Amino acid sequence: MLETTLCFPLRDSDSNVGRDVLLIEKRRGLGEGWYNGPGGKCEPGETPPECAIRETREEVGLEVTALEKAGELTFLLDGDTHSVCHVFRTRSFTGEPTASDEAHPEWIAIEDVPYDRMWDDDHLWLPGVLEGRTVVGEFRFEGGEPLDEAEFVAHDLEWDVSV
Ligand SMILES: COc1nc(N)nc2c1ncn2[C@H]1C[C@H](O)[C@@H](COP(=O)(O)OP(=O)(O)OP(=O)(O)O)O1
Repeated sequence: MLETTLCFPLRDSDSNVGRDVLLIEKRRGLGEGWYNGPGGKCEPGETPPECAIRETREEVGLEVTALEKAGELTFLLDGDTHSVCHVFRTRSFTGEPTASDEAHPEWIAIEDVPYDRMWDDDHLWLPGVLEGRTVVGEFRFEGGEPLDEAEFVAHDLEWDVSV
């Protein structure tokens, strides 16, 4: 089974009236051209936290020092499990976001997250994750590979559960 990760770095905003999340505009691979958190596929023998830390370093140059698990999302394509995505938040990191071949990073105020330029399922679970909640979700897509060209058709969500 394909395991993947997403990592959402958070900071207090410059104006101190809210919070920002670091999103990337993805430059290649699944979801190219859309906004997302840094993340990617787990390598053989790698745990999800190790993957989230490595992908965040490779994609945007931040060194994450602690993670909080925020969710576990199962994506189904035509009835079969396509991937399970482990979602993390972090406020513990060093460095400044830097663009890479894979990702263009951008601090965005939480109320301005561009859900119209993200995966169709994200508006259902990401707002709660950015508020500090935990979520377990299942999202069904239909139409064949690749997943980012399939149609999002249904979902189930459970909030504030152990992840
Ligand atoms: C279906 O809904 C999804 N929503 C969100 N927000 N993110 C998703 C969704 N489906 C997949 N993803 C994320 C999970 C991973 O972070 C990436 C996987 O992308 P990719 O296959 O390009 O993985 P990489 O390891 O970065 O690719 P390389 O093999 O090029 O290193 O998408």
